[in-house]
Amino acid sequence: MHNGDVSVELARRVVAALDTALDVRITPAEALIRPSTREGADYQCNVAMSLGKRLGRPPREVATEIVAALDSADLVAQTEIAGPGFINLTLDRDWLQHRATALLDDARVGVAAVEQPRRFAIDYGSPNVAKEMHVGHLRSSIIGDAIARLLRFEGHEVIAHNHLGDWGTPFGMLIEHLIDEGWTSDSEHTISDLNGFYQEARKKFDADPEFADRSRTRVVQLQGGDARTLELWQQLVDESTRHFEKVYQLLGVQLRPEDIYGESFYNPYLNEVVEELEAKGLTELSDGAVCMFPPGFTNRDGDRLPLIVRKRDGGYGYATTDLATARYWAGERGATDLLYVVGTPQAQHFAMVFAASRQAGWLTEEHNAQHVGFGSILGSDGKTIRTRAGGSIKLVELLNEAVDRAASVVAERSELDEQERAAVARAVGIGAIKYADLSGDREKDYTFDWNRMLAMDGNTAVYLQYANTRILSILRKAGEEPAQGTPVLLAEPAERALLLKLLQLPSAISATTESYAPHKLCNYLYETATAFSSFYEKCPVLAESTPPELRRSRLVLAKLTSNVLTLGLSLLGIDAPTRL
Ligand SMILES: NC(=[NH2+])NCCC[C@H](N)C(=O)O
Repeated sequence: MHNGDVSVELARRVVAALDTALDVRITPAEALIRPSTREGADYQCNVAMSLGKRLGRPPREVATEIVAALDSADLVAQTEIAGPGFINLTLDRDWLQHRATALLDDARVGVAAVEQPRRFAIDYGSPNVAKEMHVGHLRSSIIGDAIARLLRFEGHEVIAHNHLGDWGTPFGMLIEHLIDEGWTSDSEHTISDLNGFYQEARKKFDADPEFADRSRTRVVQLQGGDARTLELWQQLVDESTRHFEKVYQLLGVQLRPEDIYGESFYNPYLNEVVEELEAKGLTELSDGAVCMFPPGFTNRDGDRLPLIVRKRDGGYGYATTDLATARYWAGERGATDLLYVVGTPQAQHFAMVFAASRQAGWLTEEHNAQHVGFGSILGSDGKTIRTRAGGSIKLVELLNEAVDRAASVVAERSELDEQERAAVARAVGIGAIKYADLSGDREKDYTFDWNRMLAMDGNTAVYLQYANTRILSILRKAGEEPAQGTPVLLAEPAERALLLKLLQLPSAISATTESYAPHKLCNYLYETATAFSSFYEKCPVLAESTPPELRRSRLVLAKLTSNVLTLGLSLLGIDAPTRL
């Protein structure tokens, strides 16, 4: 099977031509192969411009030599040099037709697995115990889950770790409040409102010095490993975890309880972390705190910024724990790639943690550490989305509302029975929330808008889901599934345009994972669905007047489109129902 898509193949040929004709070595990416915007051409190669500059020669001349040396008669039918030195490439129709036929039996729809799999450790989800998840955690779960699915599909090893906020000073007051509420380590209780519970504890802590004292003692007991304290703490963790599980399940996010590596998990490592940094001479005392000053981080006045590794009171904070995560995942678990899917406000924190971990030698040149940041979700007032009461919106309520709204959208159009409709409403409602989150540049804020995310046309999940069910219904009406080996015939430009789009799935996926940017796959899927819609308008499939071999060929294109849409949506974590 061909590895990658047409542009990859073309790039390979250009690389070879440059090597033989001009004695120049470039990477396939540097060949700058792009889909063409020119009528008649399928792709263009833009390498001659940059190369001309590099070699001090007219780009058109370079282009002419590349074309002369190009060994591509099997897949390129026509080349043309245009403008300052663009090389326009028209693919061979037979070659395209054979590719389409071959694609039909390929469950991966042309996407080859990577040759050198890496080991990714991805931190995502990461809510806090005894608090409701907020929309930041929603975004982290959705984006992290899509990235994990995509990387796994590419053949990488992916370890998800959920950095649960389950440790630190607030647990003193939370446990004391638990005791006041009559909890014992073996009683069965539930907290119906996590935020309420947290706020009550906080209120008492601020108002009642005796309670505050007890809380502080309790923190010391927790950190000292007192058995009864740990049992109560565990109850809080379990209670919250059950709540988070519910959200993950509703969302269809693949985080499991065994993926939890909360802050407490790193507690046993924190001493070693600090000792090692001290032994390596990387720390300084500043105001009684042990700090690192990774190079390149200063405030506006030019003062160096500290990364506090041990507080003045001897305690450890958020930064120490994250240093421990880098050391643990790279060192003990052999991860080559460390991704942290966390909101952009924490960008500096992660940049400093990575720099410090490189100084410590925990991260080396072999390691790729990335903060995969994201913006916030805004309400119609342009502010971070909140409920009317001012607290964060309850996620479970939001998700249930999405399903309810989807149910009414679906009810308008559907011939499904009640039970099917419920499943479809879930796929459409949850899909809408996820797709709205994934389809924009993740670093930007976006406005939460029910009408837009549930619109039947436009770049939405339901548009793609509906396009797919429409194709499946054409296939059902045809009464035949396209058989393996069915010849594909490209008669109309719309057929060719659709097939070219379908063949671009591999590069859409690699562009997406290269920059951890799910919106690139979303855009690709949307373009694919619109290419199908133009095709379907211009190329009748089931009409009497369509000759049988053309009908069969068009059914193959339809089936391939459905395969691309279904696979693409599943890689985003979105279900594609077979009927709507
Ligand atoms: N390794 C990390 N720091 N992961 C992100 C943790 C997010 C943190 N629990 C929060 O709610 O903001």
